[in-house]
Amino acid sequence: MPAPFRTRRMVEFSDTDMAGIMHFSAFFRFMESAEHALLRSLGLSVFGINDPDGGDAKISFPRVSARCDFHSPARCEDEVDIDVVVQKLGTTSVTYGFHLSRNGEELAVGEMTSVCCRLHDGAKPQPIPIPADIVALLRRYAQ
Ligand SMILES: CC(C)(COP(=O)(O)OP(=O)(O)OC[C@H]1O[C@@H](n2cnc3c(N)ncnc32)[C@H](O)[C@@H]1OP(=O)(O)O)[C@@H](O)C(=O)NCCC(=O)NCCSC(=O)c1cc(O)c2ccccc2c1O
Repeated sequence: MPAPFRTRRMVEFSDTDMAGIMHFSAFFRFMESAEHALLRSLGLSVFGINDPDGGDAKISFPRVSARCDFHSPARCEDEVDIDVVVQKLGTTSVTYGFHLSRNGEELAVGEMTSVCCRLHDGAKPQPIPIPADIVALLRRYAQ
């Protein structure tokens, strides 16, 4: 099984709440930035993937689902390891799995699903099959 993509991020003061622990919304930001780092590591960008059919439209990956289970609190200046895997590659969708830990201790487990869409100005995104070259890259982290 391929190793997950791993990145690390420190918990900032602004990530915490009045109880001194990382706020639940910050876990979603950590997962999102880890996904973006995975995409960059594959030579992809969150901005402006060109339409494989040509034309001016851009390809984007809006999220249709995001969830997280919180197992142990993180605190300001903790270093959090974020492991990302591709849990499912569908026709138009990709589901990432996230495991957040501190020195090997599990903090949270999450999941996000994005859908490959063609964007037209002002119109609802149109789901399209994930381009084959992007599928091939994402398979490196497929479980
Ligand atoms: C995105 C939509 C246009 C999809 O339209 P629709 O729902 O009609 O599509 P389908 O029913 O055909 O489903 C497509 C595909 O998704 C799977 N799926 C659908 N719902 C779920 C679910 N709840 N959980 C898991 N999977 C689901 C379904 O099985 C299909 O998969 P296949 O692989 O079988 O094809 C429409 O839903 C829409 O417009 N939704 C609103 C999107 C939105 O506003 N999201 C919130 C903001 S997006 C965002 O925050 C964001 C963050 C980033 O970090 C980005 C990074 C890079 C690019 C973009 C980003 C971004 O937009």
